[in-house]
Amino acid sequence: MWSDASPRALLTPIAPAQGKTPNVNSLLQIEGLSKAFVPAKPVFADVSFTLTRGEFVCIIGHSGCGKTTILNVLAGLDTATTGNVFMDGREVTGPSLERGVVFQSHALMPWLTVRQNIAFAVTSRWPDWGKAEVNTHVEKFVAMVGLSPAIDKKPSQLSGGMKQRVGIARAFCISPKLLLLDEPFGALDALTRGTIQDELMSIVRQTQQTVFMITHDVDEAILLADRILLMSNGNESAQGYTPGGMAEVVLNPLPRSRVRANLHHLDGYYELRNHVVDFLVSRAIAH
Ligand SMILES: Nc1ncnc2c1ncn2[C@@H]1O[C@H](COP(=O)(O)OP(=O)(O)OP(=O)(O)O)[C@@H](O)[C@H]1O
Repeated sequence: MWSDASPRALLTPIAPAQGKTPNVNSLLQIEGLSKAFVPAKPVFADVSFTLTRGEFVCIIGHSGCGKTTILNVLAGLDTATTGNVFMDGREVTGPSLERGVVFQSHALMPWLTVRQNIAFAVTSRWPDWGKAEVNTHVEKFVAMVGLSPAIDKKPSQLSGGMKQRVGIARAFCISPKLLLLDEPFGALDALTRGTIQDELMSIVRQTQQTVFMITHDVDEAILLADRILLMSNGNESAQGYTPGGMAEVVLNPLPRSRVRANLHHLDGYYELRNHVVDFLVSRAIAH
């Protein structure tokens, strides 16, 4: 049906991916990733997937399966125990302004205004730009997320939704090749969440941005993602420990022009939703 990969054999021993040839057709290539905070008990193992330029990919899985750990490795903020990440054919070995990250907590500098928070990112990316050029760029991205009236306010004067919008503008304004979103709307009420989802979708369509996003919300994934990665949790059983991993990759068959309001009227929506929910309810534990 939608899967482009059958469930992986999660007990397969993980070989280091050294010497593998990067695939030049994909923006990001992840090969044989595992992470063990406790030796011999990797949280996940044998995680491999690719991100194509302009693709929006969501990853879903129960708490603790390792989604944030994977995102941190892609961002270059953490290292994998085994495996490799290539971006544009070059191995990711540390953080870079080529990858913008939006965290669940907005991570803004509280002593700076919205304008100054975003200008900080712009001047890090383009240190040669003059003040006026930086300011024009900042104002463009603040307008894009609908925050122009609050541009000279500090984070303490903003609502949670407004702070997340600043985080999104800050990540987009450096024109990253890849945007990494760690449950950016998790703490927002349903109405604000819906509005910002719409804004994000419209910016992504305008900029053709490649996005990797963690979410716990099945409808959010169906609305935003071209593909949904389903992750299983590691499992301790009588037979021993089985690490979690990439259990299934689901292609979203709904038209890309979908909008939140009519999602449930689209052919295939309930089938897709039931498939993902069924995974989370009954198949999300590695075995
Ligand atoms: N620095 C660390 N040291 C030790 N264990 C860690 C560390 N970071 C994460 N873990 C463990 O690794 C596992 C995966 O954590 P991670 O945050 O990646 O999961 P997650 O799928 O993003 O969870 P959630 O959905 O709750 O955010 C968890 O069991 C967590 O306790």
